[in-house]
Amino acid sequence: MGAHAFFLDVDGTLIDLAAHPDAVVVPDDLPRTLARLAEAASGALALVSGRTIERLDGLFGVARFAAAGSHGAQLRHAPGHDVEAVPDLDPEVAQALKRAALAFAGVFVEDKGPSLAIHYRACPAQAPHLRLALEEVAAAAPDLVLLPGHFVFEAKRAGYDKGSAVEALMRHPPFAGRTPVFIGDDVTDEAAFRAVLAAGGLAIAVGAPRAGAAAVLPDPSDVRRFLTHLAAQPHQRGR
Ligand SMILES: O=P(O)(O)OC[C@H]1O[C@H](O[C@H]2O[C@H](CO)[C@@H](O)[C@H](O)[C@H]2O)[C@H](O)[C@@H](O)[C@@H]1O
Repeated sequence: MGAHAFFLDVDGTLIDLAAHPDAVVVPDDLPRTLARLAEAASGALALVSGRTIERLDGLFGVARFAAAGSHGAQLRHAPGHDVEAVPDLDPEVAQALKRAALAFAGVFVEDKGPSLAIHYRACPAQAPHLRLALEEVAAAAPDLVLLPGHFVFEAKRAGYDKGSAVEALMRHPPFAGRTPVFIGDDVTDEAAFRAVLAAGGLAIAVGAPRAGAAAVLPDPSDVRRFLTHLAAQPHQRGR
């Protein structure tokens, strides 16, 4: 393996899914494995998540890794650097989405500033009705996009996603010039799959095959084992 840049989705890829966003468990040795791999890749490792960078820092250690948060709305090019972010959703649009969502018993809304995650894990049968209600709000807000995920609709502005986040990170050191590898499990990761493929890289799906993915790892524990193995390879540094 030559000089690679690693872009890693979080929920359902690095960590197991849980009943609630606050109930996830980060295995003790995972931050250390990621730090080792980042070191072996001369810092070219980023977490690329729908979560905010603040939440990622809470899970993995403050400012420990480069990161893209809130589906590309936030970017941190290197550990310790400032976070660049697009503006929050228009407050009236956010309010209208929350009103529409909370009309459904069991739905809860995670307000991430530039995006909202509207979770329906507790009431999956409501998904089609919830979707219609959210689409009605989105129809009156031309800048708004609804992304489906694991028992969630993510509402965000158009113009950025995990693909644009990977492209932006790849423009600067230590990522620039390396071969990008993205590992992800969800439909929201497919934009990043396209970005790494366009840059001559490799996409790896988790759980099930996805468009553009060259390989599938069965679940997050296999991803963690794979990353541990990579971190132990001496020749990642490359340049
Ligand atoms: O891009 P990711 O790192 O995969 O983040 C996607 C969303 O993850 C979180 O929600 C999902 O995981 C929860 C915990 O396992 C689960 O309860 C929920 O049903 C999933 O949708 C997070 O809360 C969202 O903000 C992220 O966008």
